[in-house]
Amino acid sequence: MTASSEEHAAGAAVDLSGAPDWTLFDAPSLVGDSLRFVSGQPDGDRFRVRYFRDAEQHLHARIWFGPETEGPPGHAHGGAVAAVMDEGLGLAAWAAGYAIVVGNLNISFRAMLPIQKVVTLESRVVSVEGRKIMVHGRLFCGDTLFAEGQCLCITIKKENQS
Ligand SMILES: CCCCCCCCCCCCCCCC(=O)SCCNC(=O)CCNC(=O)[C@H](O)C(C)(C)COP(=O)(O)OP(=O)(O)OC[C@H]1O[C@@H](n2cnc3c(N)ncnc32)[C@H](O)[C@@H]1OP(=O)(O)O
Repeated sequence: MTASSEEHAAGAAVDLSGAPDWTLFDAPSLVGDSLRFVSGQPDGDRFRVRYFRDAEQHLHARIWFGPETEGPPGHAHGGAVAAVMDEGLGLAAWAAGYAIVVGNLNISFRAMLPIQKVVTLESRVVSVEGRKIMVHGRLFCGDTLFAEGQCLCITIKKENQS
């Protein structure tokens, strides 16, 4: 099989570089080790993730879905896609200055996502009403939309913050 330029064998280097106007976002310095489930193995066979901000401070990510994210043969498990959306959209609210947990995450799976492929997660904080922060996101590569999500984040009550 001939691999396209966006497909990578497990263990091989993966190009997670961002768009020209993006700057690298240091997620651990903001939220510590809280992102281990998705981002904890930058050289592993599950996810490899790199976060960025664009010029308007919106959070985005390049994500490689490794062989350990497989669900349907050759494609990512829906839960793997959901985990990426949960982390990425929740982190977008943190990056915008809100200490939150995710209260509701609504995902539409639009196309099967081939594993061992680098895709992009784009996010936008679309509204802030009291403790409710709504973040929208889409996971895509080129013209192919794999998933889109609406994530309701709720700021953590002071007494629950540690
Ligand atoms: C721990 C601190 C250290 C953190 C250290 C760093 C962490 C760094 C993370 C980095 C990035 C994150 C990435 C992963 C993000 C996750 O995965 S978080 C884990 C998954 N989420 C959870 O476990 C959340 C579980 N749920 C809860 O804890 C509670 O239900 C909540 C969400 C905190 C809300 O409870 P509450 O504080 O008692 O608030 P409550 O009064 O019920 O609701 C407040 C408002 O939100 C609305 N609301 C609440 N839930 C919902 C819902 N599901 N649907 C619709 N509306 C809702 C209510 O209707 C209410 O609206 P208003 O009446 O004010 O208009």
